[in-house]
Amino acid sequence: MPPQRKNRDFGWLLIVCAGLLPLVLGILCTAIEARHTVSQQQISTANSLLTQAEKMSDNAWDMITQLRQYHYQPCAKIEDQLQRAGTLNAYFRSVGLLSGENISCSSAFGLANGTLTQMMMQPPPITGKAWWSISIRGTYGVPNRPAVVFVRQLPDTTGFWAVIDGQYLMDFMHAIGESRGYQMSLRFSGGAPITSGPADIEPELYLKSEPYQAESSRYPISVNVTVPASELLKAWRQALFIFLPMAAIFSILLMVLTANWLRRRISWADEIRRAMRSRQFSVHYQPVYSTEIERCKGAEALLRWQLPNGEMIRPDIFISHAESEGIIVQLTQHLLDLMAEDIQGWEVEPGFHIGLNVAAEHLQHADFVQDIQRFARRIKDKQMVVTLELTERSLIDDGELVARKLRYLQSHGMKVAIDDFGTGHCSLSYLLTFPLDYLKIDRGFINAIEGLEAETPVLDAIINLCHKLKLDVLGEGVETSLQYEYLRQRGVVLIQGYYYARPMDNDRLRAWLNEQGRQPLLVEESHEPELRHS
Ligand SMILES: Nc1nc2c(ncn2[C@@H]2O[C@H](COP(=O)(O)O[C@H]3[C@@H](O)[C@H](n4cnc5c(=O)[nH]c(N)nc54)O[C@@H]3COP(=O)(O)O)[C@@H](O)[C@H]2O)c(=O)[nH]1
Repeated sequence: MPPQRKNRDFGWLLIVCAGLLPLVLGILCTAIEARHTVSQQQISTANSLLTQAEKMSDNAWDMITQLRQYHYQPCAKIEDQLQRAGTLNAYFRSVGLLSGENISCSSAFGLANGTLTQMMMQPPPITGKAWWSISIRGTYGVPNRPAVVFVRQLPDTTGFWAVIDGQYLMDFMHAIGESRGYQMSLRFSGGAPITSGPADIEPELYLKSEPYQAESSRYPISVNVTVPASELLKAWRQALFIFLPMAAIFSILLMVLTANWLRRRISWADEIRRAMRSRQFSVHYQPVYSTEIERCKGAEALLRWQLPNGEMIRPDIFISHAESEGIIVQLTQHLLDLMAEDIQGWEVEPGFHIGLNVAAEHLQHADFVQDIQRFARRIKDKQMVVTLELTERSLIDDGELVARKLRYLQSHGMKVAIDDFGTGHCSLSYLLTFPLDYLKIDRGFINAIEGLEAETPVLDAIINLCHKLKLDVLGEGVETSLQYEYLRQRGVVLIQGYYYARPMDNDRLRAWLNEQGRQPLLVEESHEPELRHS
């Protein structure tokens, strides 16, 4: 499958993924949000129920405290007051007095003969405490409705009791949760549950209902609230209803942006291919001056792209697109063809250097050595030295293999230079990995020169490093006589920059080489930064 076709298929997949991303994220986020909302409701319902149960317990214990006024009094005398207390106060089913296990007086039955066990229809719990309460399934008088019994026993085995009707709690539960299908249960001291809601909650596969349990810090009350999956689904639907239109807009926007980005990505590679076919590329050459031989020692080839309408595309832009879209190898092969054609018309002395930039991808490409050798064969009669300039824009993965290729080319008379030294992230590791002949100092360091005597520590350190490593050093972007003089005084013999010559097309270069190229550079004494040689 051709690479372009592969790109397109991958592009459709990318557009679909971009469209699905907001939708999938939205569905996930709304599901999380729905679960959070429902669990907040669950907690708040459980807390309300607990507060209500605590309030009723407060009432019951207050009632028991009030009953102390009837202590040791005959039932016949207090019966009426007990009856009033048990009926006029909210929540109560009955209240009364105890004598040992027996009920000595009751607001419901007066002087009854029954026992506490008979009234509760179960034996009282063995707590060892003087104050206790428990939820029960029913009482002797109302056996089918749950209740809560509160008992206060005195050391002399007498005591007081109050029974709260469970119906109040069930009504409260009904009011706060039954309409939403909540299943609620409440227990005092682990006694019989007082429940509300459906008996069983259907287990759902994807939206499992989690029961929530809360305990009172003041009384032995525990509350359990379970939310049905249908509530979760309802909350999720509501969140989706708000979110989905937004997600759809995002989805469309992202798809359009991705498609646009892909179109531009694909079109850069396509445009470069088309431009190569229709010969829109040409090469400009920037001369390099040698302070040793005092004339032009070589030139760097710089690619130029002019559209049919005359507009120029900046090299840093199309080179980086060619690199990122995997077409830099083809473009450099095209550059080599154009250079070979141009050089046929040059009149240069043997040993003239011709430099070209080589991208990391090309260095690692299987055709690299062959491409350079083919170019060298085509310009063989000019006896030039081909200089390969390595940049750090993209990383070289297999440094050892590239180093072997470079050593091989060096053994055939070619030179290797590291370009823009000091600007990338692996300048120093390049020094160790690759067999270098030259080092080109980036113009950023040259720009920092302020005076002949003023120190430029990083630049000085780079120059010293080159001298120590016995590497030839070239100063790039030299624009002023001051920069030129500074570098010359510190032993930088190769100078490239607007101060000596700007990049020029092939025709201008040929004329330039025959005139200025053979002459020494006339350096202005004043070292004025604005003065230019050409
Ligand atoms: N892989 C390839 N990279 C290439 C090729 N052709 C160019 N390039 C790289 O593109 C970047 C921009 O290049 P360009 O716009 O051509 O700029 C070069 C010079 O014009 C500029 N320069 C030279 N002297 C001066 C100066 O005195 N002042 C100043 N402001 N600019 C100056 O520097 C660029 C040369 O840089 P370098 O290559 O680092 O020597 C640039 O990174 C090119 O490398 C190509 O065919 N292949």
